[in-house]
Amino acid sequence: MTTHAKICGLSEPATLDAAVRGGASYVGFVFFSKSPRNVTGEQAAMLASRVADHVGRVGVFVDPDDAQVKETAAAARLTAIQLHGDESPARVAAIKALTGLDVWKAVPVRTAADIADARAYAGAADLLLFDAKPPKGADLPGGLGLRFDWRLLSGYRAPLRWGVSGGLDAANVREAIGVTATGLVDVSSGVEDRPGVKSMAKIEAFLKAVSKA
Ligand SMILES: O=C(O)c1ccccc1N[C@@H]1O[C@H](COP(=O)(O)O)[C@@H](O)[C@H]1O
Repeated sequence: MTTHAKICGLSEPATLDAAVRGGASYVGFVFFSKSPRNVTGEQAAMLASRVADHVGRVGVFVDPDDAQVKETAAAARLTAIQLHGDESPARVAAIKALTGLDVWKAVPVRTAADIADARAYAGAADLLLFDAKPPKGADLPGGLGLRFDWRLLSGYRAPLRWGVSGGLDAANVREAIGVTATGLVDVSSGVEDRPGVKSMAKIEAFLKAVSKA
């Protein structure tokens, strides 16, 4: 089975190009002002213009309002919206109707119940993205380099497409794929030299590790 990779939090042409060259199926742009990876719609549009059509362009939002998500999606030619806040199934469905795009719902995971509860998004989201639950009081809901217990997803019977994120890097992604049998892995801080600064070498190593898994 092919495992697709998403390289998220891109903000520079050189590292975006490295992700595409290395075979990423998706590139991700973060639209959240508190994030060190935050980009404007204009920056994302410039980056998106470098990407061939077969590579998905995912915009990461945290509880966005209608105007933010609609205007940014159009400006950056997004193909999918990743919702990384407290969006309810109804809000996810409304954003899907508003944009007409694929909508990915990030699900914070600490326990098996977190995974079971995500079934509520069937019929609303197109994909569930399981990520580690951030500690209380964290500034960001994602992009923290934290992983959860992947064994919670072993044998998971999904009601919709799904993927794994949170604390992945070139050294551990093979194990994550082996344990979960996921078809999608998503990384941000694991391919950085420091928060918000992507590394071409780490992106290449990550994508090589995924292709060998
Ligand atoms: O990356 C961010 O700054 C970010 C901000 C707000 C919401 C989500 C964010 N990142 C997403 O978090 C996961 C896991 O990231 P990591 O690999 O553990 O650093 C990933 O989907 C990022 O897109």
